[in-house]
Amino acid sequence: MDWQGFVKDFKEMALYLAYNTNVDAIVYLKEDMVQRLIDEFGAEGVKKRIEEYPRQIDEPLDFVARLVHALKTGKPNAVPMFNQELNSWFDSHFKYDVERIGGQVGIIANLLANLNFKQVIAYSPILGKKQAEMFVDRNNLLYPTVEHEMLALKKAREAYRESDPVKVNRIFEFRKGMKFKLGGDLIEVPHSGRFIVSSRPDELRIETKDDIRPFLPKIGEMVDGVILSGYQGIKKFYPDGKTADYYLNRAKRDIELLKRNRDVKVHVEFASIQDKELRKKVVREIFPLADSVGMDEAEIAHILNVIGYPELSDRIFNYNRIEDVVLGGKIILDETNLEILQIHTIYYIMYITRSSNPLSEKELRSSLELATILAATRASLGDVKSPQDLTVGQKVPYNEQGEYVKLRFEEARRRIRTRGYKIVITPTRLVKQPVSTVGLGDTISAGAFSSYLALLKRKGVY
Ligand SMILES: Nc1ncnc2c1ncn2[C@@H]1O[C@H](COP(=O)(O)OP(=O)(O)O)[C@@H](O)[C@H]1O
Ligand SMILES: O=P(O)(O)OC[C@H]1O[C@](O)(CO)[C@@H](O)[C@@H]1O
Ligand SMILES: [Mg+2]
Repeated sequence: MDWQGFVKDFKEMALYLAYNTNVDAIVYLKEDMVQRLIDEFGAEGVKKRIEEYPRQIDEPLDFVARLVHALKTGKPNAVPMFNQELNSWFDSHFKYDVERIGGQVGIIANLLANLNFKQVIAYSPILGKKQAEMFVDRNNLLYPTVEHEMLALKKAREAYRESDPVKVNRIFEFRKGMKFKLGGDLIEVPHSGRFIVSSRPDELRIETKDDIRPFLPKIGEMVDGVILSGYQGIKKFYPDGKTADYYLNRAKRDIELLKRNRDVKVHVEFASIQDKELRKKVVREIFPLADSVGMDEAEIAHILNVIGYPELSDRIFNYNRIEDVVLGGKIILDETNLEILQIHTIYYIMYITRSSNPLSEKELRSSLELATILAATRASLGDVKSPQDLTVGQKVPYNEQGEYVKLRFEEARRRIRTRGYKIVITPTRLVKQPVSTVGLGDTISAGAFSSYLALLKRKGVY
């Protein structure tokens, strides 16, 4: 795999990222910690709350129920917490093992800057000091500000505002094979992954502030691509009477502004949105303005559930069959008129695009290859600090289901209608003892989208 070729291309590329960055306070869960939580709240109470399936964490039992549910299924998930009074409960129950930069913007900014991109412009409407100082110390990592009515790109680490709050998410990393008892049932965690308690502080607004907005057309011209995420942080209501629609309309306008002077390609990184109405709106209103979207296996099921395909959604969630993911992917691509859709799952990564896509299947596979090497590097080392680190990821073998996955994929291609589409997969390079798993999907998507753009540029079609 010629990842060196991509790294060379990246040196000439600039990307703009918005909107979310936060601190990830990570807890590496141990069996006894889970057991203690269940014993504290009682197995029956936990089971009952799992059935009720709270979509936000308003009290500790909501957390325990959703965590145990995530452990049972082994699926990645994130649940919002609006009530800041719960912070003290969490802090008295857990010691955080590490604090790292989080949020799609935070994770992707550091990754791309360390891969020596020409320029990475990272925007987040709030940027406290502690937050800014989690950005890597690189001159190619910039934050947009306005000085003398002109756009001024400042080194991201130095662009903080003292008074801005710092948003802390709690991340619970769990590992395959962990066992615990829920009443009479012995549960074994089927896959490694993470459960996120996403804090939603009162001050949080997902938007481009009015000072920067007029410069979005210029930024769109300056960069080779845009990665947007964070829509999951939009709330239904705000104290000043504004609603989700207000911020969604602004978000739509942001994309139009970025594309105004030049049709710059926009990737949206999807994340778990518990509120079904908001989820549907993001899919129906934001996706059609994007060129590319990335998501994980739980998220494709969540999306299909709200756009009218609940049975297919359940099948993907429960059986994770590759042909169902292909079917679901085709539906999302067509209904939201995307150029390309990328789905990352524990065993494989997939691109679905139209047969008219200028890239060949081989080229598309090489883009996914780069993505899985990046993820394997991050999983092995904790961070990708330089392009040379990729030699580590390249040595990680494909997962043991890799050959089976390829076979099932070829079978699916024969069985379902794929004429009119180009669909490619690559097995993941799964690291057995990952440093952490949070952010591996963001890493995959950033690598896939950037290398996709690099290939289009090489061909002279972008
Ligand atoms: N141990 C591992 N080694 C390499 N890649 C992994 C490992 N665990 C997970 N991955 C990859 O990371 C992806 C996680 O994506 P996602 O759920 O979107 O995470 P996040 O949103 O936290 O970035 C999985 O789909 C898989 O492809
Ligand atoms: O929804 P939020 O609060 O912006 O958080 C996004 C979460 O997703 C991640 O970016 C991983 O994809 C975490 O680092 C972060 O905690
Ligand atoms: Mg993700």
